[in-house]
Amino acid sequence: MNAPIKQTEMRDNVVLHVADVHKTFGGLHALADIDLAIEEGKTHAIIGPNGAGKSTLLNVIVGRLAPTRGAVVFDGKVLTGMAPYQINQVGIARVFQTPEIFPDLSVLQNVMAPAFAKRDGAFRLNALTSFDSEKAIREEAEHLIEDVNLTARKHSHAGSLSRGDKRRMELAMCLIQHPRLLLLDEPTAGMSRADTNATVDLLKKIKERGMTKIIIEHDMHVVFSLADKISVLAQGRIICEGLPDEVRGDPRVQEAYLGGTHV
Ligand SMILES: Nc1ncnc2c1ncn2[C@@H]1O[C@H](COP(=O)(O)OP(=O)(O)OP(=O)(O)O)[C@@H](O)[C@H]1O
Repeated sequence: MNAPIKQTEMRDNVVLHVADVHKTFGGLHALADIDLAIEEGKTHAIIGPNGAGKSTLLNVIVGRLAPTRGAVVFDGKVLTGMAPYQINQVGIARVFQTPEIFPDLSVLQNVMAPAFAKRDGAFRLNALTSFDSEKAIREEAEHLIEDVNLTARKHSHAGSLSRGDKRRMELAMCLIQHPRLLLLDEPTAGMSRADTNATVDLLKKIKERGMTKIIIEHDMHVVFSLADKISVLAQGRIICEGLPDEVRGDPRVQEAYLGGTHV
């Protein structure tokens, strides 16, 4: 059942609408009354305490979960009901909390694979035989691997990387797709402070290139370094939304965190 999109959200610069989305698991309301408008070229952070519904929201956007009610609309297309790979093909890429990689392939092959998938419509293993001849894709993959600081591990099996390195590799796998919207679920989880800072710098660079991003993050240093706008979720509802300074000073946000992480 798709809800009508509110007129107030129908602005030209809005690339993604989440319209009146609800998600229940049995009797649990994981998401309720969610309305979000993500503007082109901006970084929109979604924050909130553990169990607030952040990952559920991201999973609804990328088609891994069907909303109980409501719709997600990207660039005028209704995504609700589409398979995750179809949503990926319309220009949405995502980095999840648990990296999705090919552990037996090298870092370089992992970063090249999504470019083949985009070109050929689906990832086929026989595409691997053409890895060496695909100079342009290889060169771009090598640049991205440098950007995410993994050049020294380029020929290592991806399965042997640390969790933080896998996440940076997965970021490169997303960037090679040139997505219009990049979804990042805790992109710096499991990273050292130095790697976190390097990832923040990289994400700032991507922002300068105009890529729209939704970021879920617990590290407030990362959130306030990157976000243009912040929505705060608590118990499945958006309790506050605005510019970083507005959200930082909102007593409802402090209350939601119950003295845990201060924003
Ligand atoms: N597949 C599922 N089945 C049943 N309940 C679920 C399922 N997925 C999530 N939930 C519940 O929905 C609520 C929201 O979970 P979600 O993982 O979206 O929160 P979150 O804000 O991402 O939390 P965290 O910051 O800890 O990752 C929680 O109460 C969680 O237990």
